Formats: sequence, structure tokens, C-alpha cells
Amino acid sequence: MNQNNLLETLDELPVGIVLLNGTDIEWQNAVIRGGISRDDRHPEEIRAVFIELARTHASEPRSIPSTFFLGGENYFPGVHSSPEATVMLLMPEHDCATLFPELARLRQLCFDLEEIFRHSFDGIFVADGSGVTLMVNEGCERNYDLKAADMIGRHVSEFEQKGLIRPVIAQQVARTGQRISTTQRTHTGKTIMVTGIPLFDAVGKVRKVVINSRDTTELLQLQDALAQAKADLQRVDAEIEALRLQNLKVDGLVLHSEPMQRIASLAARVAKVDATVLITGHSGVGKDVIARLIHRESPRANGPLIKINCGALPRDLLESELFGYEPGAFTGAQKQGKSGLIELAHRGTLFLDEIGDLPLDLQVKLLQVLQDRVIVRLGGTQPISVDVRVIAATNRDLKSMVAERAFRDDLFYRLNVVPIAVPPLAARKDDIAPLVLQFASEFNARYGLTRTFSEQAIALMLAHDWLGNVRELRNVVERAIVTSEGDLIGPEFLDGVLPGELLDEEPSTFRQRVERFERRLIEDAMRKHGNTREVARALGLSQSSVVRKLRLGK
Ligand SMILES: Nc1ncnc2c1ncn2[C@@H]1O[C@H](COP(=O)(O)OP(=O)(O)OP(=O)(O)O)[C@@H](O)[C@H]1O
Repeated sequence: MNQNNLLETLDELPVGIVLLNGTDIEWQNAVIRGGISRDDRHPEEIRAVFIELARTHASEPRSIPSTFFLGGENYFPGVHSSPEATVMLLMPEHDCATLFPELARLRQLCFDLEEIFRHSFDGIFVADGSGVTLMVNEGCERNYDLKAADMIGRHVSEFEQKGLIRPVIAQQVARTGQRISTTQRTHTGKTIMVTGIPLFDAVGKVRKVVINSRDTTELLQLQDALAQAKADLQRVDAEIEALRLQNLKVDGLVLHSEPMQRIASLAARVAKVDATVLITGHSGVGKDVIARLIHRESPRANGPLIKINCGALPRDLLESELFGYEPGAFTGAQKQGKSGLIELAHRGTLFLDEIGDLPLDLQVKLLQVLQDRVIVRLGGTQPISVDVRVIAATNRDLKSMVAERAFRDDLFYRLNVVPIAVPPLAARKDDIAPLVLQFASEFNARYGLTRTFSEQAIALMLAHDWLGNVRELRNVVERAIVTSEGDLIGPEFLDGVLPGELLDEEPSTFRQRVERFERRLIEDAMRKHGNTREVARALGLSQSSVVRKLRLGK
């Protein structure tokens, strides 16, 4: 191919070609000529632009513009310089898109990424490996209250020195090559959470640092507000709890001592859910009262509360009472059959008192009811669904009964979901005086009297051990009120009402009081365990000292 042929071919190429020699345009092909003819500018002006492009390329090749506009069309310029000449190629953007569809996708991607960068709500700050700011987005301007123009090109240390941002982390990220997170304070008093991420080049050097920032001032304020709201809520809860306890007192319940306050508040809380409750405590401590309280505070309050004393009935009668029976189930049965108490407790609460006295075979039947929530009447086959909440109570030590196989462990665990142990009255002396006042007002109202207890009488009652617990106290108050000769009940009126021992005794020495107290403990344990060996084991004493201490009392 000779030179003419070559120029002809180049002339027809769909790419603009300009050959420059210094400030002269030596040759240009048809695409360029067509462009110049369509362009509004004077050809000389266009020539000057070409020359400027060549000059820029010669001095700073990376800063030539990415697009070139000529004759109503956009071109991507490419420049090749040699000492003899400069060749400029202008690739029409339109053709590029058809020739290289991937390019259009990349341009779109680039555009999208730029948009994302610009509009990201989080601040994005890009510095080079030495800490000079390269790019910042709008989020960054907003977070730091600085203009992009005041940041780009500046070294990050300047921001710190001027107190604009403290601390800056770009250099540290570049130095360590590690991701770093911290909290910054800005010149406008904001708290900004930042994370700096290093970007590495092919040889593992940090080429850029990207810092992501978020204004947490509002978040921290919200946290403070939340903590305050929580504290307020707790206070309101405590007030409601106190009001609820006051409300419980209204119907004659005394829950004055700290342990009883705790129990009442636990009872009020478990009342709201259907969990099975096991109430333990000596006879007369108020287990029944707590069971009633739970029922009353529960969503089942409008349903029945059915109480069964498992220790009060012979086995067969207990079974038919609990489960009911079909007509003709056994001799002596009512003709029409009978619903059991469990059935009667439907949609209400079943209170199984003295559960420790339930015979083993009925324990199995009860366990089935608790598991399946259905019963079958004696002599029947039809299962009847029952929706009951179960509360059980006992004054016996069910755990040791389980160990002795007198009580089924599976039933024990089923019942013991929420254990409530009511302490003996002697362990909550703070309740004694309020109980005396409560019972006194009750009995005064019942008998139409106006009797009160003297301080000494109450002091005497405070000193008593109340082995019969609240029930004993209630009986003592009733007797004192109905038998007293005057309206003021003094200690002498309790004579014969309280067990003699306390009244007879002259003020005893400290030693005597301690001995009396020890003896009571041992007597109490004797009642429970029945022999001195068991008592010694339970109280952690030797058997001989148990015997000696018992003799001392005689
Ligand atoms: N906290 C209390 N406030 C007012 N009265 C109470 C309180 N606790 C118990 N009583 C009264 O004491 C008596 C005995 O209480 P309760 O029947 O609840 O005891 P218990 O532990 O169930 O006894 P038992 O084991 O013998 O069944 C009842 O008359 C009850 O009203």
C-alpha cells in the first residue's frame, strides 16, 4: 500500500484523526473536517483547542479532558506524541457505545457509584496514603460542618491542629494498615463515630484511606432520653407496685414486713400468667391467703376458685370429689352422677391444699390432668377438657418426701414451677403489730366492741414465738377481745390466752432467754422429725447436746 492509499484509508475511518506538527495542523481526516464544518466555532478556534490539547498532553498527560466536543458530537480523545509529530485520535462516543457495549455499562456504573458516593447519608472521606484529602461527600460536609472545597487537598493533620476535627485517624490507618474506629468531636460540638479502612496497592502499600463517618450526637441524646424514660418508668412501676400493695391491704390482708411485701409482689406478678404455683410454709402462716390473692389478681378472677384439702378426706372420697363420677359408678353414688371439683374449677383456679397428703395413686392421676388438661370421671370413658390454673400448698417438706419416695418427683417438678415460701410469723415480727390491729378492728366490728390492746400487751405478743403462726395470733386476739373486762386489754388479760410460760416468768436473764429459745427450736424440730437423732442432724448439733438442751427445760 502506497502513502496515498494509506491516507485514503485513514480518511475514511470512522474515527477522527488529526496530525499536528508544532502549532500546525498537517492533516485531518473526513470525520474531523465534517465536525469542523458543522461546529459553530471558527476553524481557527478549533485549531487552537487541538494545539492546547497536544500541549497539555505533553506537559501533564493524565490531565487531558476525558471528552472532546466537536460539531455537535462528543468524542473520547487519545493523544500520541513523538518528537516529529502529535497524532490525535477522537473516538465518537456514539460509535463507542455500539462498538463497545461494555463501555456504556461501565459509564453507567461509574455514574451510579458517583451518585451513591455523593448522596450516601453517612459521610465518606477519602485521603491518600500520606493523609491528604482527595474526596469528600455531602454527608461528610454535613457531619463536620465544613465545605468540600475547604477539605480537599488539605492534610488531615491541619484539621486537628485547627481544632476542626479531633482526633483524625487517616495517618494512623495508613501507618498501621489496620481498620480503626473511634469517636471524634467536631468544632461545632458534634460527636461523630468514624471507621477508617485502608486500601492497598499491588505491593501491599496503603494507597488510600476511606473514612466512614456518622453523626451520633442525636443518637447519644436519644440514648440519654431513653435512659431517663426507663428510670421514670421504673419509678412509676415502683409507685404502682406500692399502690397495688396498699390495695391488697384494703381487704384485711397484712403484708407489712419486708418478706411479705416481696411475696405479695411476686404473687401479684405470677398471677398474670397461668404458671403453677407451689406455696410452702408452716401451718397458719397464710398460704391460703396467698393462693386467694393470686386468684384475685389473675385474669381468672371472675372464674371459680375451688379449694380441695387433700388431707381432709379418705382416699376414695377424695378421688370421687376430685374427678367426679358417672351414674352408678359405685355403691352409694348419686344416681345422676356428679361433676368433680377439678371440672368445677374450669376457667378458674384449682387450689390443692395439703398436697403432701395426696395418696401416691392419685398423684399419678393428678399428674395426668396437669399434663393433658383432661379428666375422665370415675366409671366413665369420655375425656372432659378442663382449663384450670393450679395452685398447690403444703406445710410438709415435699423435697424430702420425694427423696423418701412418698411423693412423686415428676409431680413435684410440675407443681414447683413458681415456689413461694411463706416464712413463719416469728421470722417476720414486723407483721405482728399490724396484724393485731387488723384482727382487733375486725372482731370489734363483728362483736360490736371498741377494745384496744395496751402497749405492754402488744410487746408481750411481739415476744411470743407464735408456733401456730397467724392463725394462732388471730385466735388469741379474738379471745382477748371477747373475754376482756375493760376496753383496754393489758398484759394481764392475756393470762390464759397466751401460753403460760411467757406470762409466768419473771424477767429472765439473758442466759435463760437464750436457753429458752434454743429449747423451743429443738422442740419445734422434735415435732417435725420425731427423734433426737434426726433433730441433731437437721440442726447440725450432736445428739447428746440435743438431749441435754431438752433436759434443761424440764
Ligand atoms: N397476711 C395476713 N393478713 C391477714 N390475715 C392473715 C394473713 N395471713 C394469714 N391470715 C389469717 O390467718 C389465718 C390462717 O391463714 P391461712 O389459712 O391462709 O394459713 P395456711 O398457711 O393456709 O394454714 P394451713 O397450712 O393450716 O392451711 C386465716 O384466718 C387468715 O385469714
